Amino acid sequence: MILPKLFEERMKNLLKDEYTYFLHSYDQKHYSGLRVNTLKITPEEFENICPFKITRIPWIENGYYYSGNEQPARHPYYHAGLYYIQEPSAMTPANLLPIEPGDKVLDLCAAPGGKSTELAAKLKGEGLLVANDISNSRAKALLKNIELFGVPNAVIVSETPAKLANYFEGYFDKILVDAPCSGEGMFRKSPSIMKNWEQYGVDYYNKLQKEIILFAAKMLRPGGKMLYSTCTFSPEENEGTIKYLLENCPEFHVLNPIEHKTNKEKVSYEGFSYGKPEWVDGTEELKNCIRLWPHKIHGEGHFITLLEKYSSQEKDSSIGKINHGSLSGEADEFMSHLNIEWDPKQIDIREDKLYLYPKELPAIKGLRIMRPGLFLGEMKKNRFEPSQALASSLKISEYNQTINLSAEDPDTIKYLKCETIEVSGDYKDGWQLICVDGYPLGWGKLTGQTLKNKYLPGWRWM
Ligand SMILES: C[S@@+](CC[C@H](N)C(=O)[O-])C[C@H]1O[C@@H](n2cnc3c(N)ncnc32)[C@H](O)[C@@H]1O
Repeated sequence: MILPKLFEERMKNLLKDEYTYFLHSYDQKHYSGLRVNTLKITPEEFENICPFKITRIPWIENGYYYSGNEQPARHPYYHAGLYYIQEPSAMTPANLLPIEPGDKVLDLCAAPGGKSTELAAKLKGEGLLVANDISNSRAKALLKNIELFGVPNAVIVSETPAKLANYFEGYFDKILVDAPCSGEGMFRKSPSIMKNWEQYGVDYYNKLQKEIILFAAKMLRPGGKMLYSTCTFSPEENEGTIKYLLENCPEFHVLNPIEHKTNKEKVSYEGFSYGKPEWVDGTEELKNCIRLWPHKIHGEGHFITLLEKYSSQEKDSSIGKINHGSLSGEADEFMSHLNIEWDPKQIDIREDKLYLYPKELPAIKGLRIMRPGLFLGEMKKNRFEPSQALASSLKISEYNQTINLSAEDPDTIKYLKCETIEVSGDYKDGWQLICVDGYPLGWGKLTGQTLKNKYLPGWRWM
C-alpha cells in the first residue's frame, strides 16, 4: 500500500524501532467484524444460529470476526437487527464506557450509529440515550440503525455541540465523544481516507476536537464519565486533545478504562497499548489512555480515553418535561395485541403520529430533533398503522399475532423485497408481526390468505 510520504515520516519519528512492524501491517489484510445486538439475542444464542463462520474478537464479549468472503449484510438476520457490521477496533470505545441501565447517556458525534447501537444495548431499554450528529444526512443513517436495532429509549438529534450544551448543562451521566478525526488508523481498511488526510491534515481536525470536547465536558454531571475516541494516530488529536481538556477543565481526570471495566472474565486485552504523554509533553495521567495499533492486535488503529469529572454537590438534573397526550381508540385496539405495559404518561401524539418517550426525556423544544423517542405508528385515514421502528423494537412474544418464517423460506426474501405473500395456516385477519426464526422483521396486514406487505419501502432488500 502506498502511504502519504509525510505520514510515513511522522510515524517513523514517533515509532522509531517499532516502525518496521507498523509498516508491515499495511501489507496484511484488514479484519471484518460484526457485533451482536444483545437487546435481541445473546452471543451464545447467536453462535448457535449464525449461518456463517465466525470467531470471537478477544476483547469484545459480543464481537466476532467473519471472513471477508462472507456477506452478513445480505442475510435476513441482518434485517432482523441481530448484529451490526463494525470494524473490530471501532467496537472498543462503546465497550469501554461503563454504562449502567438507567443512565442518561449522550453520544455527541454518533452517526451512523456504530457506537450508539452498543450504548443502547448496554442500557437494556432503561434510562435515556441522546444520539446526536451535526450532519443531518448522516443523522438519517443513524436513525435507521437505531430503529433497526429496536432501541426504545433513544432520542435522535442533529445539532451543534454548542447548542446542545445550552440545553443539557451538567445533565448526562455518561458521554461518548467519538470525534471527527484525520482517520490515519483507517488507511488500511479505507485507502480513500488518505486523500482527505492530505486535503485537511491533522490541525483542521484538532481544532474541531478541542471545541467539541469542551462542550461535551460542560454537559457531563459531576461524578459522570466521558469517553473520548478517535481512529487516528496523531498525538495532537489524541493525547494533545486530552491535555487541552485537562488544562481547561481541571475538574477532569483520566481513568484506566480496563481497570474500570466490570465482567472482565470473558475478554483479553493482550496487545493493547497505553498513551504517550511524552509525545505531547503532557502529564503522567495520559498514560491511562489506550492506543490500539494494527501491528499489535487484529484490528485497525484507535485511541481511547476514559475521563471522570470530579463530583461536587449533586446538581438537580430534572430540567423539565414535555406534556404528554393520550391514546386514540384505533391505536388502542392495536395496542391491545401487545403484551407490554407502557406508562400512558410516556405516550405522546403529534400530528397523528404516536411516540413512546423515554422516561427521562428532558425539555428539548427548539432543538432539531429527528426522533423524540420510539415512533410507534400513525393514524392514516382514521386507521392506525404501526411503524417499522415498533416492529424492530419488539420480541416475538410481545405481540399476539405473528407469522414466523424461517431464514431459508423463499417467502422471507419476498417479504424483505416488499412483495405480497400468500400464506397458508390458521392466522387472524389484521396486523401480523412478520418474524424470521423468531426475530421480528416488520408488519404485514392479512386479509384471508393474502398478506399485504407493510415492510418499510426504504429498507427494502435490493
Ligand atoms: C468518527 S465519526 C462518528 C462515528 C460514529 N460514532 C459511529 O460509531 O458510527 C465522527 C462524526 O462526527 C460528526 N461531526 C463532525 N463535526 C462535528 C462537530 N463539530 N460536532 C459534532 N459532530 C461532528 C461527523 O458528522 C461524523 O458523523
